[in-house]
Amino acid sequence: MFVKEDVINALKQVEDPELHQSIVDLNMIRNIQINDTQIALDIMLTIPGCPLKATIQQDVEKTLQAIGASDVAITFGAMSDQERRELTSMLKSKNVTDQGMPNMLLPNSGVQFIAITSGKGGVGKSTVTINLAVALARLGKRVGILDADIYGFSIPAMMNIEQKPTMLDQTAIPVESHGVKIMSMGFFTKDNQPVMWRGPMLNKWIRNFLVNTLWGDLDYLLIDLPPGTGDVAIDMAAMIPQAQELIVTTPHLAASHVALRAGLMAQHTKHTILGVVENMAYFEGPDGHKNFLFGQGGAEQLADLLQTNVIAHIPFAQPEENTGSSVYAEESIIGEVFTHLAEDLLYQ
Ligand SMILES: Nc1ncnc2c1ncn2[C@@H]1O[C@H](COP(=O)(O)OP(=O)(O)OP(=O)(O)O)[C@@H](O)[C@H]1O
Repeated sequence: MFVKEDVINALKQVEDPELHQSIVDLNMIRNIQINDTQIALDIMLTIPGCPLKATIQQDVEKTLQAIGASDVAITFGAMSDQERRELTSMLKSKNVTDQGMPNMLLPNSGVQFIAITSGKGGVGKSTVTINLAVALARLGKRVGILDADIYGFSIPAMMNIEQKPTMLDQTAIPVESHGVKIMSMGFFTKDNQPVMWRGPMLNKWIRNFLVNTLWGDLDYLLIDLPPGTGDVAIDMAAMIPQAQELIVTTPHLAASHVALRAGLMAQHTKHTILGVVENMAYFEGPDGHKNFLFGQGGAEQLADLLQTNVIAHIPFAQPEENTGSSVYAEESIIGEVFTHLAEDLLYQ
């Protein structure tokens, strides 16, 4: 036999799949009725028609059956606007200080910020961002990606994400893919419309992404910067002085020459440079012969000039076939390079 308290204690183990907090703590459980081994209860979803309702139902049924329930009858409803507002403000209070500053920016927050930058576009900055994030998540870290490439956002498409973030009272729950939480301007534009903003607006949005996103507890936030040394990179440097930077280049001297400017800017803003990642380093043929399609030496030269090291050489390779995603499988050559890079960053 069990009593109401046993039911509540058991349900404390069930998490909301998006908010990753107990459905009891989120005040979603109401009106528990017990009749011998039969339990009836109401669950108030945070938003009406929550797509993850079936997951919650399954988890609740399984959990209550484990304490001996023979029958579990769930009635779903949705929180009122007022309840949702209260919940959001409770969740946000963990996110933002009384002065409106994102908690994660406080020096003791435990979040490590890594900005991924490049001089030229198209050298693989976003590829590095998503694959490093996924590699860190595979190693058990809690990872987020902030796609700060406001004009040239590409992370949702590169990770094959079609879902939009759930909005709770104008606060976004980041979309999760491959165990990584993601926020991007791409979630908020319609039909691939271009974003045409000037500097101050950009600053506002990046701040918004930090303050009005329920990131939860993170170990790493990877920031995919736009190429070059424009407004976003300057704002980011001012907003997140503790960020470290990874500089992505191809071996081509023209690319590394431009990447030097991004590296010098990192030095100028006193960001620590973690190292240079050389992407598209070579193409390995079926016979094992390495073809250096973009030449050799640009990354080393760049690292020397910035007094840092080349910390990864990533060859050319196709991501998983026909998935449209740019995430490389863990056991692929590139997947392994990223696992090593993630381990190096973890144990540096
Ligand atoms: N090592 C690689 N092997 C094969 N293709 C790659 C590799 N790295 C990147 N690519 C491909 O090159 C293209 C450009 O990569 P990506 O979008 O990561 O570059 P970027 O520097 O972020 O570009 P942008 O500055 O325009 O956002 C993508 O189509 C990506 O899939």
